[in-house]
Order: sequence, then C-alpha cells, then structure tokens
Amino acid sequence: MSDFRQRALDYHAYPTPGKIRVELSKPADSVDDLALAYSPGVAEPVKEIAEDPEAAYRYTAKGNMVAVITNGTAILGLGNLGPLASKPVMEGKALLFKRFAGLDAIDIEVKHRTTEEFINTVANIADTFGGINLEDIKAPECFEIEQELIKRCKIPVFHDDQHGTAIVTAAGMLNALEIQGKNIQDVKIVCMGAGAAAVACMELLIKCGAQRERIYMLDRKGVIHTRREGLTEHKALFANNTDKRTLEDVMDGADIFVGVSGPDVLPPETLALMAANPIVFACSNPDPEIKPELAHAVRSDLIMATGRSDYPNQVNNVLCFPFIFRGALDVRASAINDEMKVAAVEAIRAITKEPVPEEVLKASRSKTLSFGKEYIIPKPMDPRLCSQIATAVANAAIRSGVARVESLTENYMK
Ligand SMILES: NC(=O)C1=CN([C@@H]2O[C@H](COP(=O)(O)OP(=O)(O)OC[C@H]3O[C@@H](n4cnc5c(N)ncnc54)[C@H](OP(=O)(O)O)[C@@H]3O)[C@@H](O)[C@H]2O)C=CC1
Ligand SMILES: CC(=O)C(=O)O
Ligand SMILES: [Mg+2]
Repeated sequence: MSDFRQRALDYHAYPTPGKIRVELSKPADSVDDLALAYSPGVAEPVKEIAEDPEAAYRYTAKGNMVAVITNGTAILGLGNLGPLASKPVMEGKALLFKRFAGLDAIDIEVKHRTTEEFINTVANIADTFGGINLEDIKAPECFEIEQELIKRCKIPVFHDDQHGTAIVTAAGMLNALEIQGKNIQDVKIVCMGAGAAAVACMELLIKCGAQRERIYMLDRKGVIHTRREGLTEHKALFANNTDKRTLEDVMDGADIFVGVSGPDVLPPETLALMAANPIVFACSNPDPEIKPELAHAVRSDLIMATGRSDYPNQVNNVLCFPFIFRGALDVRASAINDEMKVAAVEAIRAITKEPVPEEVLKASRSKTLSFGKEYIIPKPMDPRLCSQIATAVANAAIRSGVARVESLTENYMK
C-alpha cells in the first residue's frame, strides 16, 4: 500500500473514526441546566416556534446549519458508488463548511428508488436546516432535483457541483484570460464532460461573455453536435452545428480546455494542438484529465489548473460553497440567485489581485504568491475569502430582494 493511501486511511480512522462530531453550545451540567435544556424548559421555545416558524432561527441551531445531501451517484470523478461510500466526501464538505465559514454542517446520504422519492425525502426534512447543499448527484437527475427542491423549500438549495464549480471556474477563467491577453467573447472553448459541472460552468461562462457557438462539449460518445440523436435536454443546449466529432478535432486551435469528466482523458499530444497561450482547467477529482507535469512538458505557454490542493491554481468549489452559504444564511436568504453568484465570482477575482497575507503563504508553503500564471485564484485557507465573499453575497441578496433581514450583521466564524 502506498504511503499516501495509508496516511489518508489513518487520517480518517484515528483517533476517532470520521471527520466531524456534534458539540454542545449550552451548559448541561446541573439539574437547573437540564430543566432549561430539556423538560420542562424546552416547552417554551416549542410553543414559540409553533406560533411563528421564524422563531426557529432564534431558539434553535437552524440558522447556522447546512445539510450536505447526496445520493452518491457522482462521487467526485469516481462515479456512482452509492450513498454510503460517499460519506467521507460529505463529511469532508461538512469539515470545510465549519473550518472556513464557521457553519455547522451535517451530511445526509439518501438511498432511493426514484428521483421523486429523493426529492420528497429532502423536501420533507428541509425545514430543519438553514440551507441545503446538494452534492455529487449525477446529471441529468441533478437538474430536476435542484429545480424541484428550490420550488418546494423556503431555504436556499444549491447544487454545489453545478454552481459552486461554475462560480470558481468563471472567476479563475476570467483571471486566466486577463493574464493570457484574451477576450472571453473571442475564445474557442472545449468542455470535456457534459454533466452537472460542465453544463453549469458553460452556462456561467456564457453569462460572462463566452459565445455558445464557440463552445464544443464532449461526453463519452464524443462531440455533442446537432445531428446526434437522443441528447438529453441539457446536452441539447450545447449541440454544436459542426462536422467535428473527436477531442482531437475540436482541440485544434482551441484557447480553453475545461475538464469536468474523468481521469487522464486528455493526451499530451492533443493538448499540443491548442492555440498559443492556452488555458487548461483539468478539474476532475481526485485525478485530473491531464497531470500538470505532462501538460507543462508539452506547453510552456500554458496556464494550468486542477481541482487538487497539491498543485498551483486549485479550481475547486471549496472556494465558493462555504462562503456563499455564509452570506446567504447571514441574511436568511430564501434562495441563492444569479446576483449572489455573480457577486461571488467578482469577490473571488478581486481577492486574487490583492497582496497575499503571510499566514496564507505559510499555510500554502509558498515563498511568494502574486497574480499571475501560477496564481489565478486564491488559496482555500485565505481568511479574506470568508469575509469578502460572504459580505458580497449577503449584500447582493439584500439588493435583489431575497434577504429576510434588512441589514447584514457581522456573523463570521461564530
Ligand atoms: N474541481 C471541482 O470543483 C469539481 C470537479 N468536478 C469533477 O467533474 C467531474 C464530473 O462531475 P459531475 O459533473 O458532478 O458528474 P456527472 O456525472 O454529472 O457528469 C459526468 C460527465 O462526465 C462525462 N464523462 C465521464 N467520463 C468521461 C470520459 N472518459 N470521457 C468523456 N466524458 C466523460 C460523462 O459523460 P456521459 O454523459 O456520456 O456519461 C458526463 O457527461 C468529476 O470528475 C468531478 O470530480 C465536479 C465538481 C466540482
Ligand atoms: C470538488 C467536487 O465537488 C467534486 O469533485 O465533485
Ligand atoms: Mg462534488
């Protein structure tokens, strides 16, 4: 067994199995404490909440708690390994919510027969939480699940693999284009993968100025084109009127490659076909579409990003989901809308261009970091992410009318 694999297993197993636990926020030592916490005292907030459901935010942990909910059908790039196998990833998301945004998060892995059954399960427990982060649910079911839950729930519902990924990709991409001296309206984009992350990333890049007809999306069968039959609704949105059929065909002269598919699907000789000064986001986890070492060996004019922590330029939704929920919950937003997503993109971009604090250099084991090819996006451990993204998101929620409090109270890392 490799040293890293053993260390990863030991990290999860010792000294206590798993990565999260519940802790008490009130004293529970004396008879008096118990009389307040449980019977008879607990009856008082019960009656208040029965009269006014909003009182749950005052008397329970609801307002600072996110549910991380999955069915385990698209666990990272590992595929459909089922709900229980996804638990380490979901506990990991909960760890990141707490570590980076002070939010309490609990993982819920749902076994179900039909999409409707999954939706009903989540809708029926939604009121317990301040927000719902849907995770690692495969396309195309993820689209219907998210839309239906947004309709049925009074709290923000956000499919992280769609929108968290898209927000971070858009922020990193706009910064990378600036460095490469290219205009988003002119670039030819290849997107490997046509699932949750791919569709949302491309839709957000289009909102940022990319031209739909200059995007070539591929799934396991190759290029998605207008003469292909049996396309799902979301793939059909990206059907290109082209004679190109293979990855090699579309990579010829491409400016951008976004990989949200699976490991090692981009051969170095295909990368070599790209236009001058290309941008490659190989975001499949844990193994990217091409290893950075291989990519840099064939292109010295490249900007390269992966979804991993152990290379420069980590384009990963961890830069978004803790902070967008922090901002949304701080103003009790009823939803996470496009205005809030754009505010997050802009805040992430802006932080990258500011001087990097010493503690971030230390934590990322870097001597220097400044806006450039090896630093297109902030590091996840940067404490400015929480305050700046959450504030921008909360203010966007207030401006766009989905906040349920009138002003933002500083709530960070409570
Ligand atoms: N860095 C980050 O922040 C994030 C990275 N990701 C990564 O993106 C990938 C996809 O996740 P997600 O969108 O949630 O999953 P989905 O299951 O929704 O979509 C997967 C897509 O990838 C395609 N695909 C898989 N393997 C290949 C292959 N060998 N060649 C071509 N296409 C392939 C599938 O094709 P088909 O439709 O034909 O089945 C499908 O369109 C994962 O690797 C995941 O780790 C996801 C979210 C965030
Ligand atoms: C990062 C992430 O959410 C994924 O790879 O699925
Ligand atoms: Mg995911």
